[in-house]
Formats: sequence, C-alpha cells, structure tokens
Amino acid sequence: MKLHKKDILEALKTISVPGEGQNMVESGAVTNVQVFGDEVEVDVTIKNPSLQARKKTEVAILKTIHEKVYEKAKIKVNLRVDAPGKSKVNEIKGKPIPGIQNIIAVASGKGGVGKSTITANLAVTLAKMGFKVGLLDADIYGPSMPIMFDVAMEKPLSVNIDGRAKMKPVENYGVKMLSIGFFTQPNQAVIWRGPMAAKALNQMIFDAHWGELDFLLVDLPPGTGDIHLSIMQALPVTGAVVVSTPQEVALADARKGVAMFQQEAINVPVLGIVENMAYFTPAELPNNKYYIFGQAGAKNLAEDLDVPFLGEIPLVQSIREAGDVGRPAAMQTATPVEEAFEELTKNVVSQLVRRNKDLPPTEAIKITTMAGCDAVKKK
Ligand SMILES: Nc1ncnc2c1ncn2[C@@H]1O[C@H](COP(=O)(O)OP(=O)(O)OP(=O)(O)O)[C@@H](O)[C@H]1O
Repeated sequence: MKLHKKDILEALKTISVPGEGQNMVESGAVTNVQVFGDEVEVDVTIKNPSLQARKKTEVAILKTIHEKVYEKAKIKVNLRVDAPGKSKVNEIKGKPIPGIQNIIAVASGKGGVGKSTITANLAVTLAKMGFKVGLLDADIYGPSMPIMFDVAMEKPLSVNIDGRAKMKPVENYGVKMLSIGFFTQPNQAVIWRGPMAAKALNQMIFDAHWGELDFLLVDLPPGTGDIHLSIMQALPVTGAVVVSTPQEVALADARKGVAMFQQEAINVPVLGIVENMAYFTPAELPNNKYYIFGQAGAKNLAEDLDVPFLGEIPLVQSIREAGDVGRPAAMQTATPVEEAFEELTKNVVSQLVRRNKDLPPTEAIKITTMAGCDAVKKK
C-alpha cells in the first residue's frame, strides 16, 4: 500500500502535543513527514521535556496514523525536545555541587515500606558496577544507614581542604556516606524540625568533602514534608525514585510522593517507581510466590501515573537480616536477591541516562564504567 504525505498531515492535525493547545501540525511541532510506500517517518519537536509528554506524543502519533490512515503503516517517530533553556522563575533549585554528577532522591510516601533498604542496596550495586557512589541519609526521623552499612560506631573525620575544615564521609563497601545518625546519640529522640534539620542537612551537603561522585543517593524521610522541600532547595536533584509496597495504603501515599516531585515549583523528574515486598518466597519453596501485600499494585500505579516501573524486589528474610547485620543483601553473589537488585539498578541507570539525554542538563552523566548496563552500552 502506498501512503500519501497529505493524509498523514491531515491525521496529525487531529492531535496536539500534551500541554500545547494547537494541533501538532499547525503549532509547528511536526517539522517533517516522509513517506516511502507503507513506511512513514515523522519528525516532531516538543517543548515539554517530561518523559510522560514524550511517550504520550509518540503513542498519539502511532495510534492516529494507524486508526485514520492505514492500520499496518510502519511508523518511525523522531522526537526532539526543545525545552526553554532558562528554568522557570519560581522553580526551587539548588546549585550544582562540583564533582557530583547525578543526585538521586529516594522517597516513599509511607514509612516502613523499605525505602532505606532499597537505597542501601542500590548504592552497593552501583558501587559493584564500578561507579563512584555517595549516600546522604537525610531520614532525620529514623536514620538507619549507619546500621545498614555497619558503621554505627564511626564518626566522620575532619579534613582540611583548601584551608577549610570539611567533614569526610565514612566509607564502607565502596560507598561514601553521611547520616544525621552520626550526630545523634543512638537512644536520643530526634526532634529536628524545620530550620534545624535544614541546617544540619546543608552542612552534610556543603561542608562535606564528597570528592568526585557519579551518583549521590539521598534517602529522604517518609512523607512529603518540609525536609523534602529543604533538600530540593539545597540540591539540584537529577531524578527521584519512589518506593512502595503493593498495598493500597502505601500506594495512596506513593501517589502523593510522585505528585510532590511533579509539582510545578519542584519539577524533579521521576525516574520511576520500585515495588518492594512484591511477593514472599520461602527459602524451602523457592518457586512459590505469596502476594502478601497484594499483586502488582506499584506496577499498576506506575502505569496509571505514566512513570517508568523500575522493578520488583521480593520480601525475603535475608534482605531483612542483611540490613540488620550491616551488609546489604545485594553484596551476596549469584543469588536471586543480587539479581533482583542488579536488574533494578540497571533500570534506574537507564532512566537516568534517558533523563539526561532528554531534559535540560543539571550536569551530564559521566559514566566511568559500563559494567552490565544495557542502556549505557547503547550510548
Ligand atoms: N524486601 C524486603 N524483604 C525483607 N525485609 C525487608 C525488605 N525491605 C525492607 N525490609 C525490612 O523492613 C523494615 C523496614 O525497612 P526500611 O527501614 O528500609 O523502611 P523505610 O521505608 O526506610 O522506613 P522509614 O523511612 O519509615 O524508617 C526493615 O526491617 C527492613 O529490613
């Protein structure tokens, strides 16, 4: 079947780019259409840099041509983002930190869903892949990283950098770490509120000698409160990862977490949602899966919100035990748990690479190793 360019353009006149009122032909978003027999190539440039807008635009073009022109047309969409260079006037954003390439905030709406466990395992997996990794435990209400990394008894040392005293992060398993937990007594209730907490966090960010990092992971407190805003004010967060269990109450809060990052004034790209405690597998019945908290809830939420699904981590006794003894479970070798965390980490890096390609840079990702990363290999 031979297709005609004018029919394609007529069809595309019936749809618009998300957030842009006029149809995509008249608005100038469609910059070129080429037709060869039943093959169509559409060049389109959009202003909205979000992954969601890209995906929606692409899907709308495919669907419209298939429905209105020819259902078997072979379509290629070349999508370019031409986002305004300047950030919005009222957008809250910190300054880049020299030497730190990418900052990933890990959040959850609800407490206890395993956000810190996921962060710790992401950190060690990235380090195992050869990346330079830092971890900022900003969970001021329940800092658990010092225990999870078996460094609870350590204190950050002071080092002199260019005549200024700076805090040297504590290091274990190839991950540099600072935590509010280092500055409080183990049994002391942490009643850091507003400015006090923000000040402490600022010190851990700017009065610390992180050195060169490919990734700084930030373990946020649960919820969507002041501390989140303070972090977003202080740091140019490259992207956010939201952790949830498949349970209804957790999902409702995860939805709020995603909405917080997507608010206009915050506008931090959501790299995706992780489903933790996706199912339980007892050691003696490795092929059995029990969906204790419900099945695929976080996966469905990701689809619903049009954000990437990053992967599922099972509820496994060894993950809890590994956290308690201070050696994250992903440090194991050749186990399904290690594999699950590797898969998750690769997806996070893929989404980050995509985000850095598609959106105006905070700072371009600098890959120092390619170990096991499909998205990175493709580059
Ligand atoms: N996949 C898992 N399998 C088994 N246990 C898990 C898993 N994920 C987390 N846990 C356990 O669940 C408990 C809560 O996890 P964690 O402290 O990571 O949650 P959190 O969301 O960071 O909590 P909060 O931020 O409210 O302190 C911990 O005891 C942890 O070891």
